[in-house]
Amino acid sequence: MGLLTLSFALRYTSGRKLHPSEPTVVQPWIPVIGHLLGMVVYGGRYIKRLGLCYPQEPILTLPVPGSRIYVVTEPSLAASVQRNTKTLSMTPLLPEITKRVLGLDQKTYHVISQNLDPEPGEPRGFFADVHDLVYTSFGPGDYVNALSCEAVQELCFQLLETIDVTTDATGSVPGPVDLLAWVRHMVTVGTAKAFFGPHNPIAEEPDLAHDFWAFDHGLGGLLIGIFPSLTVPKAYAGRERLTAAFRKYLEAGYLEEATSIVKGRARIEKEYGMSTDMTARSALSFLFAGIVNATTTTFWVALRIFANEILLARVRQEIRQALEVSCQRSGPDTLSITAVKETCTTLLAVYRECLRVGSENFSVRMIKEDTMLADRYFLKKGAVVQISGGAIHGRSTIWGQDVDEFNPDRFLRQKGKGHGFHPAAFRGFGGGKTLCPGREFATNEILAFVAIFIHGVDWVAPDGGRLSVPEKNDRVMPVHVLEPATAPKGIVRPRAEEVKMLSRLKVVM
Ligand code: HEM
Repeated sequence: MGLLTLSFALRYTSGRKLHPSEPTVVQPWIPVIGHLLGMVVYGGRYIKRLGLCYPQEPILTLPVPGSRIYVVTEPSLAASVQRNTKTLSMTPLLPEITKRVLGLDQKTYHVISQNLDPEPGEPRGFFADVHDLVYTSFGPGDYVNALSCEAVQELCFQLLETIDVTTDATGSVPGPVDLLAWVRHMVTVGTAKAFFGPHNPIAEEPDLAHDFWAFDHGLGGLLIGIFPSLTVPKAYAGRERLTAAFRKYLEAGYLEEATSIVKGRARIEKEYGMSTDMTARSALSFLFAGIVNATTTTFWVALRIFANEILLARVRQEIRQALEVSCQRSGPDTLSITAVKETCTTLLAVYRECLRVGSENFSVRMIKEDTMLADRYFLKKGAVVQISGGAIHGRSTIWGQDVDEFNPDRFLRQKGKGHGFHPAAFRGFGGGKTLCPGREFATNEILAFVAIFIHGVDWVAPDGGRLSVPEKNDRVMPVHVLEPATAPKGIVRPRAEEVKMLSRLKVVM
């Protein structure tokens, strides 16, 4: 009886608004800890479903022990969060997150915690300097164009090498392979080389690729940070082995072979007095940003196309056209990334739809001062507000009644009208000050590489028929594009004539 009374009392107190304009409070079934428990058990799916249960509410208040989480589920309010950079900022959360995930020492934690959101004229801090470097370097222009061409050329090379290693004397690949692992290998090895040069740690020690993915899959546990060496041993050990390999790379002077953005980050770390070990840990975070989303997105785009005969025919026709245009503009055996982006409209629509369906990321901001969002919703200082990509991507009022279907044509229909959706409705790359700086590069890399490998190989089901598309695994924290719940197996069949052509291919902008 006492427990019941306590439970009612807790529900009542945690369900009360802190201010008359605080967004609608959603009480959990289990008082106080219910929402946290929901997130631990159901991952990103929990917040997404909660958001979709309240279609009339653009923002919700979730009481959690000692604080609130505000969840934005509507694009125009998401845009307000993004505009409100003075009082809503991701940066105050970064020192603790990076310390836990990368294993930074106390001295580095102290250094990176200074001057987090400097106003013009105020002393600048580490994150502000790195942010500026990354966003200016990755803006559209010569650097990104050259880096994109290098990366795609490298991926084409990886594809040819993989085909060479896996095909038998008859030119076919013997058994079914794990298709996600197949893509992962190429994108991991190719991207590591494009960013960190030929002597990058993964090229030197190929087994580190496994450590990289173990690190990725244990990210949530590292972030929780309770005895990570015991609770997520594979991720922890993987991170430490990768760090040791990056230390060796730095000590050997191989940084000289890296792309300028990687060198620039290391230069800033030196200016802030970071040790080689800390610079190695930071390099791992950049490798992570460059690989994980690109890999999983490449996989989904290819799978969606190979799983649908009509899409495959349309996309292959577009790729042939892109190759012709490239040949006219840049000479024989070239593939122009610009031509792919101009000509392969179905491929581009599949890419966007894969991100709509598979990207359920949260853009998170700390509330630095009590804030009246859009002059309407009170947000309490010290709490966090997150824009729920999953809920926004799942709203039928934005995407139509077929919101749960995979339908790339929705992006073709809207062509020429700024896609017809609110600019903040497409959350694939986040938004505002944390909008993914790598999006231009990633789009170039993924579209051109998928074009190359759809041209060069066929993917079929183990029985020789069409592949089917598994469900996504949305019961994890959506730190990147969601992976499939079950790893699909398939047979990779090289297309002999096209592969010959790929071995001569030069990737140009
Ligand atoms: C399809 C591929 C990619 C997708 C879907 C993607 C998506 C995202 C998302 C959702 C965020 C967080 C945005 C937010 O919190 O609002 C992000 C951040 C970031 N991305 Fe990407 N990304 C991709 C590829 C890349 C690549 C190739 C790079 C290159 C290194 C990159 C570098 C970064 C960095 C450095 C950040 C952190 C930005 C910050 O917090 O200031 N991304 N990305």
